[in-house]
Amino acid sequence: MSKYKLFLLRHGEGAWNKENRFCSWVDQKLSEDGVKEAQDCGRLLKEQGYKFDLVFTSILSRSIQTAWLVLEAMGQEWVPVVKSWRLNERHYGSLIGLNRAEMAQQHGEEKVKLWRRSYDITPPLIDESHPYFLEIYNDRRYTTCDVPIKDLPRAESLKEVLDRLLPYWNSTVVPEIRNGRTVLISAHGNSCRALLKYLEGISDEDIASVTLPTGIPVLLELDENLKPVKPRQLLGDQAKIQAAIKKVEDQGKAKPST
Ligand SMILES: O=C(O)[C@@H](CO)OP(=O)(O)O
Repeated sequence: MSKYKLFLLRHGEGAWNKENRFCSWVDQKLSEDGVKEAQDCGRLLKEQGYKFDLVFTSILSRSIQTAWLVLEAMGQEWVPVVKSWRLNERHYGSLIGLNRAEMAQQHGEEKVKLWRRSYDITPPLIDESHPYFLEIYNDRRYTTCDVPIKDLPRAESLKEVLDRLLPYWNSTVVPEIRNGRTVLISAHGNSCRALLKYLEGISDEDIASVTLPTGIPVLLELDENLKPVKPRQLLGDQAKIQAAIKKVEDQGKAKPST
């Protein structure tokens, strides 16, 4: 029997989603379309009568901005928002800033698919020579983490995302859900995929074909052991959702499909 409802949300489109560049830990704001997606998401959740008690976000602006816009559209601005680096997007290492289609031309689509969607392949590490290294590691927000900056990741597989996310899930999110709070996690494509893999028990192979579109709320109904009692529901117009998923998948093609 369904006891708890949990909502996962990949932030609205960011500027680099549009430019097809790996964004990861670079702090991009939402694009105009991304703002609209977040507002539409909030309106949909309001129409369907959902009420949140607590929102968790990463410490990247696009997930926080999405949470604010959703709460504003729902008229629930007062709901507390709690932030942690442990919900950040997967660290894409030296791929950060690169264009996915160009990478597919240089390295092949299969390689890009492995980098993007495999469970345990870690992309090449970022180092000091990378154009975004200082922007990331000199950012004051990373002095607030529960690990020293020198121990923060330099690249992560999806497995490594789950490894840093699970302790936070267990220590901080789970007790709130068990206390009966309806929680929204406003995070990123890959931090949400990692959590879905864990909650739904998706295999290492099958997680490669799970893609989340931007700005679409995912509803999970959980039993008393926080196990899903039915398949995840992506809320909204299903044809539009399928088109949005395909758009994300196609980002890894060498040439845009016509
Ligand atoms: O750019 C990124 O960090 C992520 C999505 O936000 O990219 P991908 O979809 O390729 O995992």
